[in-house]
Amino acid sequence: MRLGSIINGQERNEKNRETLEVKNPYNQEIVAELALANITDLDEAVTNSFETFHSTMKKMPAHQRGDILRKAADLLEENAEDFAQTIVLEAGKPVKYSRDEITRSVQVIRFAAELAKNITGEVIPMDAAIGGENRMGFIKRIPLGVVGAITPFNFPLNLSLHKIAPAIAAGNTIVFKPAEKTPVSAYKLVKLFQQAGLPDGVLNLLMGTGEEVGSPLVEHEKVHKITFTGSLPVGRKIREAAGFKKVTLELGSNSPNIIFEDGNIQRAVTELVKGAFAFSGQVCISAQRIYVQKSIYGRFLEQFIMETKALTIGDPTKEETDIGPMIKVEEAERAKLWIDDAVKNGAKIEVGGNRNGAILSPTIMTNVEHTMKIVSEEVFAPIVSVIPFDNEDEVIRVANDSIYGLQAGVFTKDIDRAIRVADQLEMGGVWINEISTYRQDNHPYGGVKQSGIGKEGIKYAIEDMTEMKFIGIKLMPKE
Ligand SMILES: NC(=O)c1ccc[n+]([C@@H]2O[C@H](COP(=O)([O-])OP(=O)(O)OC[C@H]3O[C@@H](n4cnc5c(N)ncnc54)[C@H](O)[C@@H]3O)[C@@H](O)[C@H]2O)c1
Ligand SMILES: O=C[C@H](O)CS(=O)(=O)O
Repeated sequence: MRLGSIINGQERNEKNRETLEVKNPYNQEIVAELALANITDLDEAVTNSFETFHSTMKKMPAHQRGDILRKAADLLEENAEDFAQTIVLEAGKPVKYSRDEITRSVQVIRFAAELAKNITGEVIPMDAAIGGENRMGFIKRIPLGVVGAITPFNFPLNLSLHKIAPAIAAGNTIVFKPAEKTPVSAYKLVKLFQQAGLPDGVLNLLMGTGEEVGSPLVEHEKVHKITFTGSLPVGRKIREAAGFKKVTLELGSNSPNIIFEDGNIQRAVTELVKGAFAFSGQVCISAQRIYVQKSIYGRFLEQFIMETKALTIGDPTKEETDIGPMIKVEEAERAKLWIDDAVKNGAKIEVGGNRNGAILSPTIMTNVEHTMKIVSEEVFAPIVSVIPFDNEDEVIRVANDSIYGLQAGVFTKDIDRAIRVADQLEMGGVWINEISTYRQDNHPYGGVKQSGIGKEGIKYAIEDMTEMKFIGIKLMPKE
């Protein structure tokens, strides 16, 4: 399969283009060959999106945008299994998790379809100001223009849709630069939107690397907003290069989960096994740090180890597989080095710690220090640290001891304590009696500190993808 960029409805995959192979992370088989975009394609894609915004999208009524989105959701639902298998092959994501991603993606488009028809403004009480009598003022929300969407490999469909669907709902055009590691689902998605009736040029696709295509997209003067999901180092570069453009950054984290002695231990264990190891920990809100109150630490750890040992490791195409490969062998090697480094400094491997090619076995670490990389940096691998704590004040302090702040989980039956702790955690979101890794696609989602800027969650992405326009009227007296 040879895939090219799609600009104004036309695919660019001529034979003389530079190419990049997309390999199955599990068996290294070639999944696709990418015909890469160059700087001329980038400029043409942005210019075409800019023109399409003015010629087409600005005039498209909300009901039509809603209908296209609704059709796209139906098409995705009809083709769910094909998309799931695509993600298994390009990302190595176990098939049950790939299917979950498609189910969520369909919902994301449906949320956007509903919201497309409900983008409302506000009436301002103009007479609240002295001299404001006989004036009327209201706010309309208007689209921005061209949105540059840059996405990561780990949820190649759902996180792309968290940008594309609200952008269409709001009436923008999009230049979409998916992760070069997982571009096949992105290609199929753009084709699906064509089939759903989205006019050419509204969603242009650029196949290429971050350096060659992502970076010039961020700098292009006809792009009005960059919405990026990915790593902190790239997020930093984008923030610096974006100039006056609006920017949404959804970055990494080392999410904490806090289990108080009165929490439901069994539920916490079962959910945290999933939350720490699903997709080999390559989830931005993966449970990386688990703080357990000392009185229940031994019981929690024993149960956690037992359920982790029961995970099935191997071929991501198999229904029973829980843990497949990481995205690249180099990533598994990097994670293993971080484990070795922690062990050298006194940490203990309770279970796991073995690498076989791109597969790293689910690893539980204890005796860790906050200075170790497996605790303080985003590990983005199936590695979790279980850390005892004495009391509420201490655990809030250590949980907040991070450059990140995306989501946290707190387990307790004491509602007063739950709210007290939630209030003090420096996070974009806190779940009570739920793990940090749980995300519902309609709640505001996005980090504080170096986990990011801005929020997604369709409604909130639409807010960030529209501009307020104030219109005032001076009412004239009857002549
Ligand atoms: N907060 C969230 O919602 C969220 C969700 C998923 C993933 N993530 C984060 O994403 C990271 C993993 O994904 P990844 O490895 O694909 O991330 P990455 O930062 O390496 O790449 C993400 C995208 O950025 C592009 N890119 C790379 N360099 C660029 C540059 N200089 N300019 C513009 N674009 C550039 C890449 O080609 C890719 O499309 C983790 O850090 C994870 O926490 C965050
Ligand atoms: O990887 C981070 C993602 O935001 C997780 S999810 O797709 O939103 O659940």
